[in-house]
Formats: sequence, structure tokens, C-alpha cells
Amino acid sequence: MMNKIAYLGPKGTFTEVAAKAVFLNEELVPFSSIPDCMDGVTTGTVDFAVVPIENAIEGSVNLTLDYLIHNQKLMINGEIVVPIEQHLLIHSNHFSTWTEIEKVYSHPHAIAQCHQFLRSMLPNAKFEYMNSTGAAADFVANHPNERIAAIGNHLAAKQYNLEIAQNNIHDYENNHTRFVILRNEKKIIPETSTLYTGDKTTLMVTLPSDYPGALHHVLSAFAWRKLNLSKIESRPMKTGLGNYFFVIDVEMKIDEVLIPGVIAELEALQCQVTMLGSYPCFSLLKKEHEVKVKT
Ligand SMILES: O=C(O)C(=O)Cc1ccccc1
Repeated sequence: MMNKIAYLGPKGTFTEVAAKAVFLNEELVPFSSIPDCMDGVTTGTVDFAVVPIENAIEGSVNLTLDYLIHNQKLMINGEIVVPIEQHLLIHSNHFSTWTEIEKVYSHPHAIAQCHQFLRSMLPNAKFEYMNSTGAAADFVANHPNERIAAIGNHLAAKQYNLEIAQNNIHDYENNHTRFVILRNEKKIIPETSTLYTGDKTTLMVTLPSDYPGALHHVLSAFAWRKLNLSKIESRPMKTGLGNYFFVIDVEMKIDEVLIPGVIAELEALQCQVTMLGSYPCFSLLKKEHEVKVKT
């Protein structure tokens, strides 16, 4: 039976690109927000959800991290990295007068990724934040008489019949985003895809209070085992200033020795440790993928 895959929709989002890269023959179902995608998995409406978690330019998608930490019992079952190219999308009515645009619609990360372009080329335009780049493109297509534009990808231009007024308007070249595949239990996603680049394990750690040097001890538990960390992020526990969750990505698959050893050491330090997942990573970045194939 076909799996149902929730993604941050509507059609034409970067999340759809990510979901399609890994779920080739499954049914993709667009949801209009990140929490809706995640709730879809919890309630059993869908089997997996694909949502953005981190952008190379803008940093973490806090909504995803916080929902993962606070509201849900979801496991990370996979990661997909997608290169991000942003374009200024416009209705054909306004194509030749795009510099007169009064409002730019998009996902907050997409607007942030094009900040310098917007400041220099459309300095008077106001921003309207939408749930996704696809939703922004849909809105612009449905308001042909307004002097508005969306920021999104070429698939959104095609999907909503918009023109690309300016292409590649993102400020930095290495703009890519990590998406996570979520499910409420561990289900192995085959690593056979040619996009497979390796494995990661994500741990959520809370430090004991009033323990000087606690974070140093946490990091040394990884360091002396020579475990490579690819990310460490702190998010507020929402219980008051100064209390944080640390979300730590380790560049290896869960094993029987090293990761259980780290967890036991952290627990001995009175940290609380939860494993958010141990999962295969996939990438649509050409260079990384080519290097992997050569080795
Ligand atoms: O809005 C989208 O298309 C998304 O998938 C979220 C997002 C927004 C900006 C950059 C990368 C992903």
C-alpha cells in the first residue's frame, strides 16, 4: 500500500522538492503549516511528514524544532538537503514594471535570504510573511491587479503561471535547507537511494541546573569518543530565562557502544537525554553527492 506523505504545501514549495526526492512512488499530501504536517502524523492521517528544520543562511526553523521538542512524540526518520534558489515571481500584468512592486510575499526565511536584493532593488516594498513560498505564489497569482510579487522557486512559477521577473535573487550562493522526515515510530527508510550521504543521530539534552561547566562536560563526552558533531543548537525550555534544551547532531548511526556510552555518561552528569532519531541523510547538493560517489 502507498504511504501518505505530508509536506509543507501547497504545491511548488521547497518542501515538495525535498519530499519528492526521497518518496518517489508515494502519495504526497500538502498541508498548509508545519504544525499541521506534524499533527497529521500524530493523528495517523499520514504516515510521514516532511518539514524544513534548518537553513544555511537563516539558521534553524524554530517552529519545527520547538514543536518537535515540546508538542510531539515524533522521531526523525531521515534528512534531506536541498539547494535553494529564490526568484522574484510576478503576474504577467506587472512583468515590465516589477520595480514598482509595493509588497513582497513569502516565507520569512525566503525573505531573509533575499534581504540585500530587496534592500537595493525594492527599497520601498513592504513584506508579507506567508506559511510557505508556494502559498505566497498562489496568493500573487490570485491577485493579478495588485502590485505584488512572491519569492519562490521555478516550480512555483510554473505551477501558478507566474513570470520570473528576476532570477537567483538569494544573497548567498551556498543557500541550502535541511528537511526532516518525521514519523511517530522508527521505520527504516531504505538507504539505497543514490542521494544517500551518510547517517546522523540527534539527541536532545537538558543540563542540570547549578552545575558549573555542565556544557563543557557534555561536549567532552562526545569529544573523547571522537564523535563528530555537525550541529548544536539551544532552544529555550519556555520555563524562564536561562533554561535551555540542547539539540545535538552526531555524524554517525546509533551503534552499540559509542552513542549508548555518551548517553550513559550524560545521564551520570544528571542531564536528561532523549534520542530524537538515528537516520539516513539524503542530499540534492551536486558537489557533496559527486564527492560521495567518487570515494
Ligand atoms: O516555503 C517553502 O517553500 C518551504 O518549503 C520552506 C522554505 C522556505 C524558504 C527556504 C527553504 C524552505
